[in-house]
Amino acid sequence: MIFSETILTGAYTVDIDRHQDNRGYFARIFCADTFLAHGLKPVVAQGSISYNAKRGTLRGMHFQYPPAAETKYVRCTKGAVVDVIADLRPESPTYLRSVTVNLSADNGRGLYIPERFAHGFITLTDDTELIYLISNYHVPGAEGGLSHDDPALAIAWPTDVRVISERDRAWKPYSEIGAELKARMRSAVRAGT
Ligand SMILES: Cc1cn([C@H]2C[C@H](O)[C@@H](COP(=O)(O)OP(=O)(O)O[C@H]3O[C@@H](C)C(=O)[C@@H](O)[C@H]3O)O2)c(=O)[nH]c1=O
Repeated sequence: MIFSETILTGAYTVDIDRHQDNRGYFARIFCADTFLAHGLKPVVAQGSISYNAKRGTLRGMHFQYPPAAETKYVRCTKGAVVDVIADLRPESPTYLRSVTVNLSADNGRGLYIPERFAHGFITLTDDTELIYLISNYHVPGAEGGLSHDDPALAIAWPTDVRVISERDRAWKPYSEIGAELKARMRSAVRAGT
């Protein structure tokens, strides 16, 4: 695996090292020891799959408040997406900054997303599938979100949104929830988690 830290500390792209032969290839996508050596949390509590029928499907920008915060390790196994993460760690010098990464079945790239980041993606192809490894159990009441077009995040999406859930249309703006979000995200630092 080839780990490259993004401009957001602790968030990494993880490329695969293909062992190629006439059958195809074999490549490792997760190794607890190697994750630990790079300072990544080597914990998997859940694995999930996200299937998206149509190009232009947008999911996001989602996060979980501490103590239910999750790391997510995401990879596109069919089709292609532009994946976006935004730093919601109030103590971070890159607070509210975002990074976009192209993930596709062809490039095999993974993205490791630390706790207290918002995450979302838009599909570039029909029939797109993503696999997640997630470090914590799902706590529905701990979910939060920001709109993909929230001015506070100023994300430049590469293509028009054609499919989006009602929930993702209705997130309150950062200008309204920012103070509470910051306080709840800070609690993780106070608790030392
Ligand atoms: C996220 C999640 C959802 N669900 C259920 C709740 C709901 O009935 C159904 C669909 O959930 P959602 O609408 O939240 O699915 P979705 O909008 O795809 O949510 C996902 O979006 C991306 C961007 C992420 O980063 C993920 O962590 C997750 O938040 O699946 C679980 O059972 N476990 C989970 O971990």
